[in-house]
This record gives sequence, structure tokens and C-alpha cells, in this order.
Amino acid sequence: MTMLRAERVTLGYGGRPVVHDVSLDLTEGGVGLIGESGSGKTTLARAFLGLLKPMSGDIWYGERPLREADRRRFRKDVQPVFQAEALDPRMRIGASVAEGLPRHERGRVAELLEQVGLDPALAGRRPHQLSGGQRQRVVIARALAVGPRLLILDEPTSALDVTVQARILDLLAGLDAERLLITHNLAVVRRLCRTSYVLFAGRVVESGPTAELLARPAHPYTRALRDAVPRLGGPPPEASGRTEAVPAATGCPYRLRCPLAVAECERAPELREVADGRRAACHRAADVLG
Ligand SMILES: Nc1ncnc2c1ncn2[C@@H]1O[C@H](COP(=O)(O)OP(=O)(O)OP(=O)(O)O)[C@@H](O)[C@H]1O
Repeated sequence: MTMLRAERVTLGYGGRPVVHDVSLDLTEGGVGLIGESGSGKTTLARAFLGLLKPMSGDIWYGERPLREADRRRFRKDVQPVFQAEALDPRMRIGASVAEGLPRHERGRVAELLEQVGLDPALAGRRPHQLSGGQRQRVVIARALAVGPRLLILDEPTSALDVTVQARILDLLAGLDAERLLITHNLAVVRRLCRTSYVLFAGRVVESGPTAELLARPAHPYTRALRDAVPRLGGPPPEASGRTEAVPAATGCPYRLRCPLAVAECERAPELREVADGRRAACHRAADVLG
């Protein structure tokens, strides 16, 4: 059984839904959430961390809804890996990492820094005295301190240059913990996630094994994303002609941007199986796949 899963979850702010009816299992081998800015990735991640209550549906942690879970156990199992910019600028690196450790294990800071490829001598420095890549390693060490089974990573490498990015990816790929990864960068998902979900305007439009989904998309939006950001370290989507999401209010939310839209798309497509292990919400999925 998967440790964490969303079942028909709708999420929003101030009563306005921004993520609609999403079901997602955090299965082994890493799960990627792909989608452009504003598609609801971070909102979903916040719900998985128990920071945002679903408007409807539930997040399940083992056999119980997350809202009924033992919070201490949950925080030990599931750790966020946030952007390095969020490190407290006044705190020394060692103290930041030690925060996650029980008092009697504070001596493990050096070991954790080594585990993420940092010289333990850096423990006395503050974040601004490190490079971006080093800071990101500190964030990872901090998350690893409690020995989590699952990491929830939000754009863990987007602020880094290509070679540093590659080394952080190597580090993440080598960790024991499972992961939910949020990113614009398809190469990162390809490297770290066996399964991916593509979000558009707060809806899952496609899901399946990452390699197949990217090699042969079943949804026109997945195909557009793949063609817009071809390589690791390529330009961010903002620089490669991404247009703003203007989801249609009725029918398929993607139809106003879709080159394959037909009259049928005025009726909202269901997310359904389109090939082995592959699901897509598109009336034209067979044509896209074909
Ligand atoms: N605290 C908030 N209050 C109100 N609306 C919010 C809040 N946070 C996010 N939203 C809205 O929810 C929608 C989804 O945002 P979210 O941050 O989940 O997207 P995202 O896919 O993670 O984007 P990005 O890649 O830019 O981080 C957006 O329309 C956003 O404006």
C-alpha cells in the first residue's frame, strides 16, 4: 500500500477551488507533478504536507485520513525540501541542520553534511557564505535529519546552473527516501520519477510512467510541454514561448489553446485509461498517441 495518496481531492483558497478532483498515489520510484506556473502543483504539495485541508476528498496517510494522523509520526515520515532561499539567513548551517535532529543526536550534523557532499567545516557558516548548490545541499541535509521515508520536493534545482543541477540530481537519485517532485523541468522528472502526473488548470490531464508519457504523450498539453522544454538546463518555460493558462470555463479546460480541439471538446473529457498504465483526459487521446 502507498504511504500517502490523494483521493478525489479538491483544494482552494478562500472557498475558491484551484485544484479539482485529483486522485494521486505516491507510488515507489518517485512521482512527478508537472505543469506550468499556476497549475496547482504547490497547492497539491501543501495538501500532502497537511498544510492545506481539502475542500472535498481526502489525503490518506496509510489507512487513515491525514487529518486524523499522528502529527509527530507524520513529520518524521514526510519532509519537505523547499527552495534554498527559505533558509534562515541568520542561522549557521550546522544549527539549521541540527534543528531536525533530536537533542541526543545533534552530533550527527557532520555526518549529514557529508552525506550530501558538503565539507562538515562549513557548519559554522551562514547561508550567504555558501554557493547556491551548497545551500540546496543544506536544505536536503536538513530534511534528511529526521530520517524521512518520503521527501516532497518543490523545484529543488531550478535556481541552480546546469552542472550543479546535475550533481544535486545525482544526490537525490541516490537517496533511500521516496519522493514527490514538483517541477517545470521535464528532464528532472525523467531522472527522478518513475511515474508522472501532468496538471493543467488544477486538473490532472494525463498520468502514467514518465518515460512513456514523455516519449509518446496522450494529451496535447503534455506534448506542448515536452516540446517547449526539451533539455536539462534548457531555458525555463517563461523564456520559451509559454502562453498564460487561460482555461476554458466549460468543457475541456485546454481547448482554447489546443491545436486539436473539435466541437466534442465543449464537453469535459473524463480522465480515462488510454493505454497500459496511462490515463488521459482528452477526447483526441487516440489521435495524439497515434
Ligand atoms: N495563498 C493563496 N491564496 C489564494 N490563491 C492562491 C494562494 N496560493 C496559490 N494560489 C492560487 O492557486 C493557483 C495554483 O497555485 P500554485 O502555487 O499551486 O501553482 P503552481 O503550479 O505551484 O505554480 P508555480 O509553478 O508558479 O509555483 C494559482 O491560481 C494561484 O494564484
